[in-house]
Amino acid sequence: MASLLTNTYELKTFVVDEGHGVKGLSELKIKTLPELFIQPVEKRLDMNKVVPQESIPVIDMSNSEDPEVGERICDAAENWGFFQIVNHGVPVSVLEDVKEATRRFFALRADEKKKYLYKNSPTKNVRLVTSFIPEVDKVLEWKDYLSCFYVSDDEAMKFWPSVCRDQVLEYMNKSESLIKRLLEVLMKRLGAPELNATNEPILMGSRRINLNYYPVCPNPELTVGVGGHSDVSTLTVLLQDETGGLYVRKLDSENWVHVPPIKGSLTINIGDALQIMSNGRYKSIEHHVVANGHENRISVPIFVNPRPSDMIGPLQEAVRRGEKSLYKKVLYSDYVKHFYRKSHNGKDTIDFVKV
Ligand SMILES: COc1cc(/C=C/C(=O)SCCNC(=O)CCNC(=O)[C@H](O)C(C)(C)COP(=O)(O)OP(=O)(O)OC[C@H]2O[C@@H](n3cnc4c(N)ncnc43)[C@H](O)[C@@H]2OP(=O)(O)O)ccc1O
Ligand SMILES: O=C(O)CCC(=O)C(=O)O
Ligand SMILES: [Fe+2]
Repeated sequence: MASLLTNTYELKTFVVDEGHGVKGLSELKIKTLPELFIQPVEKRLDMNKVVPQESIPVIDMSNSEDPEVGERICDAAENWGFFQIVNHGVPVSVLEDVKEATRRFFALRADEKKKYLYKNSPTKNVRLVTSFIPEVDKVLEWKDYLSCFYVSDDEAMKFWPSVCRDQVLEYMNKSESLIKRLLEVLMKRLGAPELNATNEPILMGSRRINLNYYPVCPNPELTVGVGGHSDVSTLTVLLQDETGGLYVRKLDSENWVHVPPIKGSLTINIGDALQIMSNGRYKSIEHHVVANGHENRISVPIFVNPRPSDMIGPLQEAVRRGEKSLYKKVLYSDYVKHFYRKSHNGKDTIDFVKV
């Protein structure tokens, strides 16, 4: 074990290439964080910049047709880019089942999980990863994740891990009407057609679901669970467990706000694709997950995206009345590839398409 912890090559092989992940490292009960995970100070969350008295909006969706609820959603998307929803219609049992399924997947032995590493997986739509992009990240993040790009039920039945597949699909299916409702409301404020055969595929034509696992970390203050980043999705539906640790940057400020776990809630955030389509009206906000010294944490984001083959740019309705386009048009798959070519670095992905 001594050489594993001091030899970066051996450590990377164990964590990244053999399916142990940071979870395997955490289970060795190491007392000190290896250098490979020590983030430069500027990449860690500065706890002095956290404002404990503030919180992102919490919106009750029990009466989702109420125009007032629609206003609150759009206001939150403009002013925070992040909000929590309760009474959203996705059954609590579905949320509990997918959390349990996530724990089941990560509880598999390394030689089982290893089958889902990119180099071994029979499909590139399913991949088990540590950190964000270990080939690119100079310092690794303290997180393992299984990423599944949804193509069809048949493909999922064939290739997604059987210990979690059914629960993950159920969570995706049961979230669909919620996603449509949120997009309808957001389109309405832009003056765009609510949802039709033309805009629905561009807004929600593809979905990726990640199962995130953040194991207990020996020196959590020296590293990150996920570094500051914004999502490249249209919007993200995030399920987190009861541990906490997600922080959101306040709009146009250096300060951060914690997203406290609320039982049965889901967190919604606007992604870069919708910031671009709304010409900057809806905000894709930087967020960050800290590592935890006492508890393992899981979260399950559904990234709701355009199709890879879609050209995205500011919607006509968003630039009517002579407003200048802030973003160039881009093929969505080029935008995502740009995101996956570099480590997390705040909100810099969108610079790729700024006019
Ligand atoms: C914060 O931590 C995160 C966040 C995330 C994700 C956040 C999001 O917002 S995800 C929304 C992403 N949208 C999509 O995934 C759209 C669907 N994707 C695709 O259609 C394709 O993957 C593609 C982007 C069009 C690329 O397809 P293709 O050209 O056929 O080749 P690939 O082999 O699939 O990938 C090319 C390139 O990207 C890298 N990559 C792709 N997917 C992932 C992934 N899930 N994780 C890491 N890296 C990925 C891949 O390595 C390739 O790199 P090359 O340099 O070899 O070209 C996710 C994870 C977090 O920690
Ligand atoms: O774990 C979380 O709470 C957020 C994860 C996240 O931001 C992501 O996977 O993009
Ligand atoms: Fe994110």
